[in-house]
Amino acid sequence: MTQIPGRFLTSDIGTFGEFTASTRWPIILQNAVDDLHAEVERLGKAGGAAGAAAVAQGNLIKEQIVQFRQEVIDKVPLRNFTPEECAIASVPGSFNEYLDNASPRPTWAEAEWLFAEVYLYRRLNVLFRSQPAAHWQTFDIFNALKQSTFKASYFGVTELALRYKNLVADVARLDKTSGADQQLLQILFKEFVEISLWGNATDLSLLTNATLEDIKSIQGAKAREESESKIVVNDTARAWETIIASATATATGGSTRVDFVLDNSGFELYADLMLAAFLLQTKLATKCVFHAKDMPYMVSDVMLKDFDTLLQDLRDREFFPSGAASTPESQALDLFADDIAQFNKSGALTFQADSFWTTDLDYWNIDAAETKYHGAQVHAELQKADLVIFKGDLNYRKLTGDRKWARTTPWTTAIGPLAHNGVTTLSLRTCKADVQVALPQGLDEELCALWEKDHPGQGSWWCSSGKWAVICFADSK
Ligand SMILES: O=P(O)(O)OC[C@H]1O[C@](O)(CO)[C@@H](O)[C@@H]1O
Ligand SMILES: [Mg+2]
Ligand SMILES: [Mn+2]
Repeated sequence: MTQIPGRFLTSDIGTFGEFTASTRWPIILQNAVDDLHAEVERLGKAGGAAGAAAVAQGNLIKEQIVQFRQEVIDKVPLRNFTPEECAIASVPGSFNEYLDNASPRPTWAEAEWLFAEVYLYRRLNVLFRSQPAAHWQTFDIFNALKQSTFKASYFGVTELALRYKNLVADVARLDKTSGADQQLLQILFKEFVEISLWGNATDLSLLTNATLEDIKSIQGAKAREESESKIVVNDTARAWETIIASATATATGGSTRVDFVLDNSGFELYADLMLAAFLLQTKLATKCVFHAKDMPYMVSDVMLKDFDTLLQDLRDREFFPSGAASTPESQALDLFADDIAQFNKSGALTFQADSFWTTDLDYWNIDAAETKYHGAQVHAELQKADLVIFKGDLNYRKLTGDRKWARTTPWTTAIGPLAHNGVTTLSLRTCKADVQVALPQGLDEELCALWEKDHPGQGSWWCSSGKWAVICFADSK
């Protein structure tokens, strides 16, 4: 039995986790203060009695965030949530349980990175939930940033929408039971997986006006090869086998369900919806379930309201300046929004949130054995899916327990119970933290040496740079 290593600590000298805790968290909290200041100013101008109360409470929250930020900088011990905080902000008991069992009590300078980061967002949320004004109860302090970032990805959003409009008619006609069409569907599957993986506008590997012929062509293959070079572990083909096996078995009825454990809102959510739309239009899947967060989390992670906001943004000619309704861009944006809204209305695409996703528990707790904080419920829900796609770096860190595994550790070792408890998983991860597993022998040394050249003393941060990605599959049915 492999010895299970400890988790990365914020005191691990020279790691990206240490840098995140000492440098990035104070910046994130300062940005929150600045955005809250702007919101309080806006409320003040709006006036009215409710506005005055909200303004006063907003200023109080601002003070509290400034104070909290100072605690992080002063590296004080992480305190328990008070009974009042737990009651008023529905704080899961797992946080205090962890803190009561940790010895010595962690400080911001010396804590498990994963716990401290998740705890930070929970502390921030408690400050808003503790104010009586309805405005602060449901306020997403990161909404302004989510929206400005999405607005800035206009080019990528319209590129993809035009491509969807170009392809959807041809793609929907493909026959998933015919050998020739399956080959094309597999190419498209890889394309949409890669767009979802990178979750940003710059890595679109195919041009807008590519036809199915173009995609099959050498040019399409060449474009794909280029974008694949940065994916250092790639199990896409194994995920495809799972999908096509289920889809052809259900050709005469039955269902194929693909779940997404989401990461960031905005363009990444848009790209995830593109992948889901591809699966549903081709009937490779009959149902997609999107799992969102129940509170503002990790700055950009998806909450249920972010889905509604995204559909509004796609149809809002002010937000995305695509001109009159008759322009190709406007028509493409409206078509995609309509298709997604229709899938949602018909129940083919559903959204749900669960408190488990924002607890400190890692995903070794997605198992029947975890009966206190919804691990067992989430496990039972995900078992209904033929494939569960986990998006992004934080999900990867929770899948692997954010532990100091050797970087060649097999994926099925690093994900513990999920390797054999009946959930089939695919992790699409852009590498943004120290934890890294499943690499072939020698590759880590090669990439460390490469990264070291331009980043002296930080060679191992190649896997915190966001420049490389891994796609890891585990079939545990
Ligand atoms: O949005 P993603 O891909 O989950 O990345 C979030 C990552 O950013 C960090 O906050 C810093 O790298 C990590 O703690 C976290 O895993
Ligand atoms: Mg991400
Ligand atoms: Mn995220």
